[in-house]
This record gives sequence, C-alpha cells and structure tokens, in this order.
Amino acid sequence: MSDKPQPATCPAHAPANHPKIKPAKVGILLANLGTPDGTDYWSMRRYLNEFLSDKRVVDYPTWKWQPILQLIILTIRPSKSGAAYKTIWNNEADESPLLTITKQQTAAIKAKMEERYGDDVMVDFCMRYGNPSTKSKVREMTEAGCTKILFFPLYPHYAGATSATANDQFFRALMEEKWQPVARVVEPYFEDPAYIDALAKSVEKAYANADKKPEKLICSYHGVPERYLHEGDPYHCHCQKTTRLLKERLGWDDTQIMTTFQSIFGREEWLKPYTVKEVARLASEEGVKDIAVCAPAFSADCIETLEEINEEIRESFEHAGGEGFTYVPCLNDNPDHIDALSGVIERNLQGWLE
Ligand SMILES: C=CC1=C(C)c2cc3[nH]c(cc4nc(cc5[nH]c(cc1n2)c(C)c5CCC(=O)O)C(CCC(=O)O)=C4C)c(C)c3C=C
Ligand SMILES: [Fe+2]
Ligand SMILES: [Fe+2]
Repeated sequence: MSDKPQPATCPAHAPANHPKIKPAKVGILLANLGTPDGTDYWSMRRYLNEFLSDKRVVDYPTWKWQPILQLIILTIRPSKSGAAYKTIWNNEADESPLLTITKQQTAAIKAKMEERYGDDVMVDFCMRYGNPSTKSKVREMTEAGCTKILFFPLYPHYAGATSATANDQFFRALMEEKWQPVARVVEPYFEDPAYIDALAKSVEKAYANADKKPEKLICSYHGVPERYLHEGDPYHCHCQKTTRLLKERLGWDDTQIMTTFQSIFGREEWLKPYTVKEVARLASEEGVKDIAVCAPAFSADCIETLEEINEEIRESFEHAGGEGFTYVPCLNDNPDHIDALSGVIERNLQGWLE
C-alpha cells in the first residue's frame, strides 16, 4: 500500500445526502503549557484556576486543596502574577511571550513539514490550559480530514505535570470524536543529539557575547515536589542527564556546569538545589563573580525564564556579590531548534508518511 494517506472511499450507491469525504491528512499537533489571555485579575485567575486544579500538577485530595486554592491562592496570586506578566508582556500583539514564540515555532515547523510532505499534513498548536484549547484544535483537525494525529508536547523531559497532562487532555479530546483519528504521542526528546547540539550552540553563542567569560553555567530546570521523584516521576533523572549530555557536548568538566531547580510553589520540599538560593551561595560562599544561566526544560521563553530567571534570580546573584550574569535564552524558534524538533517529528511519522 502507498505511504500517502488514502481518502476514504464509498460505494457508488451511497445516499445522495452522504457526507462529503475529505482527502485524508496527517495532523501534527504541537502542545505547550498554556498562558493567560491577559494580565488582569480575572484572566490570571481563570488561567491559574484551570492550571492549579489539575491533579497532575497539584495532587492533593480535592477536599483539602480546593478550599486553599479558591479561598487563599486565587485571591492573592492573580494580582501578583499579573504584575510579573506585565513586565514581560508582548504589548504589540497583546499576548504573552510564550504564545508569541509558540506561534513562531509552529509557523517554522509548518513550513518545513509542508515542504517535505505537501498537502498531506496539517500543522497547528494547542495549549493544555487556556487558549487555543486542545479540544478545539483536535476538532479542527478532524474536520479538515485528519485521520491520523501526531501529538507533540513541547517538553524535552517527561513530567507528569507537563507531558502526561498534555497527553491526558489530548486523549480526552479524542473521546469526543465520532470518527476518532489514529493517534500517536511523541516521547521526551532530551537525549536527541540535535536538541543537545542546539542547546550547546546557544550556550557557546552566549559565552562568546558575554563581557567576561562566565565561570559556571547553571542549568536551571522548572522544579516539581521532590515527592514526585520518589513516587516514580523520572523528570529529575531526565534533567540530570540533560546537564551531563550538554557538559559532554561542550567538552567541559563538572566544575563548569551544574543542575538546579526553580519556581518553588507551596510548602513541600521541591527538587534541590533551588536556583535562587544556589546562585546567592555561589556568590557569597564560593566567591563566584560571573555566571550564565540557561533553562533547558523550557522550549520557549516565558514568565519562568524572562521574569524569574532574568529578573529575580539575577537580582539574588547580584545582591550576594555576583557581578556578571548572562541569561542564555531558550531555544525558541532558532533554526537549530526547529531542525531538531522537525527531526523528532519526522522520526515519529515513520510508517504514516515517508
Ligand atoms: C504548582 C505546581 C507546579 C508544578 C508542579 C509545575 C511544573 C512545571 N511547570 C513547567 C512549565 C511552566 N510553568 C509555568 C508557569 C507556572 N507554573 C506554576 C506551577 C507549577 N508548575 C505556576 C503557578 C505558573 C504560573 C506563573 C506564576 O503564577 O508564577 C510556565 C510559564 C507559562 C507562561 O505563560 O509563561 C511554564 C512553561 C514545567 C516544565 C514543569 C515541570 C516539569
Ligand atoms: Fe510551572
Ligand atoms: Fe534522578
């Protein structure tokens, strides 16, 4: 049989009002976390409510967590987070940087996929929380004739709080389709040599442009509660391995690079060391004057990198006596990154499209 998607056929004696059969396509649906629609209190509250009510993110029993979330966190956090988002907001497009960059990545991947596979593919993106929703994009794809969908959560590492919940939402969307497309989900890609290479090149570029060569590169990953590791989530190991692969690709030793975790939330212990404390410790106890910080867990710059790393963590380092702070931007729509992501997609399309 040909590798091209085959249009569904129907016998000549089909009824006159038979639904129109569309040419079959393969959908490539990229997924990111989500982001608020605006920086105002209600936009922030809606987004945070959906996000923080997800049991894959915060796994406390509903009876215990929902009163704390609804009565305490969602009265205080929307204004605080809204103010932080305001400092990084893309005012021209009136959207968050995460959304702008996800659109750019999608456009670049779409161009590559259409060049390779022509009309046989449809490329789009969706968000796990907020807009555009996963459900609406699965609907659009099936309406456009996608009988197969490759779902790609844009997280290099597996975490229950990211890849798994994105996949859950995709499968929930499939439950509503009368003609359910065949589905595949993409595995974590942190070990892909092309991804590590793109990361290494971004570090090399930042080092070449720095006023003074950083003494240490801090690979700061989004944190999760440490308990999740003991309960079987491999995220910690994926992050540690990413740092090792990056170190090996750069030809460095252990003194030049380290792993830390950021974005602590709530009272539990999270994965350590905490970036904000570790950069201060390096400056005050080890006399480190120049560091660089990269964020390999994020495929696109967002509040956690632009505000937390480049404002809060920078301040923590400088306050403790640090002098040079180089932020290495996320890979965003760098051509190397787009090539790496496209390679992952092409491998996952095998048997569907050649
Ligand atoms: C409360 C628990 C949280 C867990 C667990 C968590 C894991 C996790 N998150 C990302 C990636 C992103 N998180 C982002 C924002 C963000 N994350 C949390 C909480 C948890 N994340 C909150 C409350 C927020 C909102 C911002 C705030 O109010 O401070 C984002 C950025 C979204 C944006 O619009 O810019 C990303 C991306 C990963 C990779 C991860 C675990 C591996
Ligand atoms: Fe997060
Ligand atoms: Fe581990």
